[in-house]
Amino acid sequence: MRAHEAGALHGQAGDRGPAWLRRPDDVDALVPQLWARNVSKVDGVVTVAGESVTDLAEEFGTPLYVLDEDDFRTRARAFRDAFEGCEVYYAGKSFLCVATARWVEEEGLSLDVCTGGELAVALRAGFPPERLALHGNNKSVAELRRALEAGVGRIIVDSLEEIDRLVALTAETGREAAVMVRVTAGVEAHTHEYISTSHEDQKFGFSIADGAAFDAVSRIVAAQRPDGGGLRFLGLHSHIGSQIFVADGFEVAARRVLRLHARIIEELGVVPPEMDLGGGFGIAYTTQDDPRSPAELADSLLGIVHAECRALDVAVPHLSIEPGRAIVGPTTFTLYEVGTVKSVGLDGGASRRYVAVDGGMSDNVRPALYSADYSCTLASRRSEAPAVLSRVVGKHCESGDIVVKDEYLPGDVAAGDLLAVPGTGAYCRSLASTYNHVPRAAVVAVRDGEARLILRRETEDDLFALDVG
Ligand SMILES: Cc1ncc(COP(=O)(O)O)c(C=O)c1O
Ligand SMILES: N[C@@H](CCCC[NH3+])C(=O)O
Repeated sequence: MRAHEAGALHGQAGDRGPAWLRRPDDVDALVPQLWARNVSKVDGVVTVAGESVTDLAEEFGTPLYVLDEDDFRTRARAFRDAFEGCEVYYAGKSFLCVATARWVEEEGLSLDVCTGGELAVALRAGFPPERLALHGNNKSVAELRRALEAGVGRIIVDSLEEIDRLVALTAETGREAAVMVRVTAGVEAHTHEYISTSHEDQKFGFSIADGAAFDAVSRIVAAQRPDGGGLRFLGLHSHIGSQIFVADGFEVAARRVLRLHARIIEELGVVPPEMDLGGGFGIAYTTQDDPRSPAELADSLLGIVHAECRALDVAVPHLSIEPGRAIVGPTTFTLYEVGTVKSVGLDGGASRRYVAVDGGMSDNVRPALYSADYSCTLASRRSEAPAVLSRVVGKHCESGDIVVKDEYLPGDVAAGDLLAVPGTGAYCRSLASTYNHVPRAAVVAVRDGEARLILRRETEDDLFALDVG
């Protein structure tokens, strides 16, 4: 992620805006790498899999998350095929509902859930429990009990308390718990601090450097019962962060995790059969982002692991990965209706054009939370008007309620126009709030010319249902 400071304002002579913006004379075109595969413009109108956004807005209202189902399935399959022989867990935190859980199942992937709520959605979708992994840095006894009773395939242990809870629960229920141990490799991932998860000073996992990871594994191995039951140690788990483009963080982490893996074999006399390298693969939000394909990622990750296993003289464990954003992120765009357009005078005679839409930080908090950059396009008509550098903002009572910080839009954009923001499939609906009592937006999946509601829009009655005062 890049935190850009855009100095380019409407009215400043010769200013072409930040480097990631399209040329102002090219403003009508879609930049293919930012959009789902079945999205195009027909006479200026954005269409997805044969459905126009004008029809979608009329039928489902705005703001609306529009998901290209075929693109989701294709990306899921691409990971499955590229990582053949490994397990691919879709990270449900990026976006999970019954429909997406079913697509993941049908495409042959497994599923990572990180709370009792996500587990409940997966079970409701009929997802095979043995293909579920339960994450979380503070799993409650109730969440662990439910996972054991449902027959969840693996639990990724994140604290000593959790080990004790599992020892007690397995004894009480007579069920076995297959566990991995989440470790922190001490890697500074090249991403925003808040979505970096493997440096030393943060809440996830057990540190390799200070010995906590080895101690946690020792405790689990000591708790294994020769007759089965109790805890069964599957291996180590490492996840270094999210929206990462460069391989060096994965490389350093894989080396450190594999060294610990080798130490476990040598000192504890057990061969962990598996290893999970987590997710975190970056996607394109602007033209400056240059993501790797699943095949390139597989090449580099598997190459690192195989080389390191050779060097350590250990067998390659059965590997798994957990991509979320890279599967669902690019499949979705958010459709908004413009409500107001305002030109604000700035020092030096320049002005900034604010285009306000009918959603904002309640449907995409990522710009406010991580200074995340997005792009957008006029979606409902063609325009020949000269482009104007614009800031797209939401309707919330916060000045940080920015949807797209800088984008060229036709100068005649006005109330009633539709705007589409691509790349909103991951961590937008899943992080959505009802701030200012704005009901959460609907998600519609489009496939072969048919639009299907997969999450309905929240209503005022839904909001009132909680207010028991
Ligand atoms: C343990 C774990 N696995 C997988 C993911 C998915 O990450 P991403 O959506 O960036 O692929 C996350 C989120 O960062 C995570 O914490
Ligand atoms: N919510 C973050 C990703 C968090 C990943 C989960 N550990 C984002 O939007 O980028």
